[in-house]
Amino acid sequence: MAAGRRAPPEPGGGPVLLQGIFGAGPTPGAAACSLALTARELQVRRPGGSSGGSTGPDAALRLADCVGSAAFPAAAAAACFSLVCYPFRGPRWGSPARQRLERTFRVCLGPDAEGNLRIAQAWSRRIRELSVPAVPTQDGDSYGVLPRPCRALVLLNPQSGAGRALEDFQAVVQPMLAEADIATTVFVTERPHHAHEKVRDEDLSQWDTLVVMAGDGLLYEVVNGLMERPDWADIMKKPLCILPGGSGNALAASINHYAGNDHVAKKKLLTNCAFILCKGLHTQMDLVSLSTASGKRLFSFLGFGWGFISDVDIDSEKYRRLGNARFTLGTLQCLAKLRVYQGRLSYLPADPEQGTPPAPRDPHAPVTNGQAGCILPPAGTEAPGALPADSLLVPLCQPVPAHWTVVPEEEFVSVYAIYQSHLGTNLLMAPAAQLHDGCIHLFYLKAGISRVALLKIFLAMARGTHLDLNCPHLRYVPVRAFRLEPRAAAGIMTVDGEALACEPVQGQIHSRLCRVLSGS
Ligand SMILES: Nc1ncnc2c1ncn2[C@@H]1O[C@H](COP(=O)(O)OP(=O)(O)OP(=O)(O)O)[C@@H](O)[C@H]1O
Repeated sequence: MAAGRRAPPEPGGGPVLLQGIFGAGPTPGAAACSLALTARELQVRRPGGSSGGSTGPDAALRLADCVGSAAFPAAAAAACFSLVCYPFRGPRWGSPARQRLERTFRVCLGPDAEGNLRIAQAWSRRIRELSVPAVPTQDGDSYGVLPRPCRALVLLNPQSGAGRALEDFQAVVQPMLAEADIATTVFVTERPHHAHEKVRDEDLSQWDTLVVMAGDGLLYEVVNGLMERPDWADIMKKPLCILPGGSGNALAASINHYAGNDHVAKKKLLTNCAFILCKGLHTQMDLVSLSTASGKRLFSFLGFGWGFISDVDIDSEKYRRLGNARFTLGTLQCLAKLRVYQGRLSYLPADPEQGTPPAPRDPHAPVTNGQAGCILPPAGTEAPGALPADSLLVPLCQPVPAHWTVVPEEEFVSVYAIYQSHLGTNLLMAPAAQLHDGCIHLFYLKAGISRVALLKIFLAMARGTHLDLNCPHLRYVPVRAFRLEPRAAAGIMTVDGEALACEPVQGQIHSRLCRVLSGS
């Protein structure tokens, strides 16, 4: 199995598309090697190489690991072509990481400099073409690939996490993007809401992708800024990309997980996510529309919470400089002062078998968009630019529809509705979640759980095995919509890790509402 991936790679080889004998390096005296390019790899054989009489190459560079290739003239009428790959390399202990590997080959087939350069360019062009990721076909037309050359607007929060986002971007990400022919314009945020205003108000047509180098909070700003534009439906087709610069980095960890990569953090996670951007494959992502009793409508890509988990998230903000360790410290502090929250939780199960059978629908009943008391126009008659209708919700002032499930208990330690696999770099909360599974993964912890049981759940969540504990206080149900009505304005609510005033909230999934760079 290739280091760094949970899934085994496909075998290389296949028919040879190009072959030739070139210098194994840019300098004139480099030993000659024989190259064979197949659809999946560049195979290198050296005379007297380790493959000896066997048919296998001495080295094979997987094009799935390749981010770029260039051709250029060299001394003495020669030309060169090079390729840059980021294969996984494993330390003896710990998780393997993608590491840069550049190989250059010298073309000197005669005294004609232009002829040599043409050959080098032909190899380089073919390597670039074959390095474009294959678009998965099992899921209709939901996938796309960024164009080359590509123009990216990078929204970067210098205060995210431990405050190293700008340095890390310049040291780790920018060189990789240059190799992949992705030109960047970096917008450094100066205050909260800065990115929100930027993407809401500006012409974004010159960018092929919007990259967020920050924590999940900045991406939340960007998503909601984009959804406030009159052209939101078009602009949401522009792929978004998350590069982990924050402390939680839940979406980055989820995308790394969906790509089949081993669990990693910090620079290794950043390199994996930058590699995903370099390859350019993007797909659709679900968003959840949240409506509050005070009339706010918010769009969320990660999760909504109330109680313990949200308390940890917000209480640990002051330890932001510790990076991900802030959550461990916050968990221990919140465990010490464990609280119970009272309210009513209702949901529409994703699997109708799990709920009460749907009540016959009144054909004359008004359709609502979930904002308190707001009634939607009939489908198809919405004003241009109108936001997507919350067709599963009724106004918060009305009882939930009869086919919803109302949780009998009304005392909770925590309620968390997540739509990605990871709640943080080290918390695999919803192992079954996918980018567009049309599902909200609803977890709730009933009052009465002991501190020890709660700690065990969080420790097991590092491996995603918390449900295997069969804790009677922990419930999990995949849903399409939910409503939470706190009995008092007690406790912190969070959306995508950002604090929200505590009030009645409901939300529903909107399938495939935006696009995101992803490795699979
Ligand atoms: N220049 C800035 N100074 C202070 N705050 C900012 C600035 N730019 C953005 N913010 C705000 O900082 C908040 C947190 O940002 P972000 O999500 O990037 O980092 P984080 O909270 O450390 O990461 P995570 O969400 O992964 O825990 C956001 O609410 C954002 O509005």
